[in-house]
Amino acid sequence: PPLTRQKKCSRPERAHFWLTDHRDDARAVCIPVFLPLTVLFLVCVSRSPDASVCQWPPPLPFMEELWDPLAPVLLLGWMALHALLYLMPVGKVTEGIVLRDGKRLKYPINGFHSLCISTLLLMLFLRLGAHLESLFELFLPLAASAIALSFLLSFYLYIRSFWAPPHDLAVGGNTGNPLYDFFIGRELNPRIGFFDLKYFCELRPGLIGWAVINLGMLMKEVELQGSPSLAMLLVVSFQLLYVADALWNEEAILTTMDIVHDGFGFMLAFGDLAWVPFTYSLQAAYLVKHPQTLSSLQALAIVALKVVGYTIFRRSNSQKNQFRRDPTHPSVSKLETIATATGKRLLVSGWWGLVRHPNYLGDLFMALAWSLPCGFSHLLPYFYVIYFTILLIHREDRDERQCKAKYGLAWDSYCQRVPYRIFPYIY
Ligand SMILES: NC(=O)C1=CN([C@@H]2O[C@H](COP(=O)(O)OP(=O)(O)OC[C@H]3O[C@@H](n4cnc5c(N)ncnc54)[C@H](OP(=O)(O)O)[C@@H]3O)[C@@H](O)[C@H]2O)C=CC1
Ligand SMILES: CC(C)=CCC[C@@H](C)[C@H]1CC=C2C3=C(CC[C@@]21C)[C@@]1(C)CC[C@H](O)C(C)(C)[C@@H]1CC3
Repeated sequence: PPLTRQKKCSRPERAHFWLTDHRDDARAVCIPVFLPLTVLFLVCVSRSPDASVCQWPPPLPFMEELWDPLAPVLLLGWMALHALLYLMPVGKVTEGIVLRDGKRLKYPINGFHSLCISTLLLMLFLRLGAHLESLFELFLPLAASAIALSFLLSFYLYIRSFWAPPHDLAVGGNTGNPLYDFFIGRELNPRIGFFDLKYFCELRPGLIGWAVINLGMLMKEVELQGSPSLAMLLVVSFQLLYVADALWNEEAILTTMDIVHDGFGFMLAFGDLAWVPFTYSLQAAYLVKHPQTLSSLQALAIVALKVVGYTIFRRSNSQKNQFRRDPTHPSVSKLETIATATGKRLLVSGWWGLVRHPNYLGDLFMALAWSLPCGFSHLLPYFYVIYFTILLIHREDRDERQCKAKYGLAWDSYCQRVPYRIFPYIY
């Protein structure tokens, strides 16, 4: 049923593990302060000579290091470019899932085109004499501007949500507690006309921005060392593959939890615009000041891990997407399934018969392959693997609860048939 603004959510609906009881207020204030400070702290650690996350006093930035007038200009220019690319009439337009009012929203599928066009534009700017290596110096002011932008966007989203139609209010972010709702997000699909703010932010400016920052770090390394190191080439190409893959399979995000279930609030706005580009690029930033040498054998082992991870990630995601789109397709029609009371079936063989989240397993292998080229002297390059393991374990738990509520006994049978969640024989 459509939610009203007054509706209070029961505990299971408050699906975020850090915000589940009456201490919500304190936490909803602390997290938006703590996460941006974490980004700035990690960026500073990545460029300090002793890249230890435990050094005392911590290498916190001076105010003047956080501000460079070029940073907000570049950032707003980047956002405007991607907004224009989003609106360009290239690629197909597809429909999302059926909403509570029975309608389906339309989404442009031109993210991969946007990646290609921004690459061409970047090459043009480089030819004209632009210095991408300056991104290394601008890393901190850019991160500060992106954080500021995510706060501004979240305030806008929170205020406009009071004019949203009741059927477009997200289940989790409408508790009546302003701090909590600001953090989780009240409106499910905030749009300005055809322009879908959440869908736009989820993939384009942050994800492509991450790839560009990586390239800037590679060019800075070339400036300092004369040529790119094997470690840097591995990190940058692995992560570029991840970004290109996400944009190539853009349509698949229309069925992810973020788009289908979560409101658009501070958590996603900050996650997409600041967290992803500035913490996911830490390995490349670290390598600029902490060069590593890799033997061919080590490089081969890391490439093998990435290939295995990518294969599991891509194949399992594609298998489920194909099955959900058309269960009669020859690539999935022979797989064993179980029926549920909703009419939908669950896969119990193929990738989804190995563990209940094979896509998370593959993603974690890839995450490790991005960190290993940075060696073992510091914890910082492993920040992503650690954070990501926590994120995916929490996400898996949240998804399990939703599936249990959706499929009931059929979900219990699936869990009996496939007892492990992410890691076979471990978890
Ligand atoms: N790099 C990053 O920062 C992040 C990456 N990711 C990646 O995003 C990708 C998408 O993840 P996410 O959105 O969390 O969830 P999933 O793609 O794993 O989707 C979960 C949904 O799949 C369906 N499902 C579950 N089991 C089965 C089954 N046996 N048969 C058929 N359908 C099933 C259910 O939905 P239903 O039945 O309703 O179809 C369930 O709710 C993952 O690869 C993940 O690793 C995610 C978060 C962050
Ligand atoms: C700490 C904090 C602020 C967390 C917020 C979480 C977000 C950073 C992530 C939630 C889900 C995400 C997804 C991707 C990026 C990170 C966020 C936004 C994703 C776009 C990465 C590329 C993948 O191929 C993907 C498209 C499957 C994925 C979707 C989920």
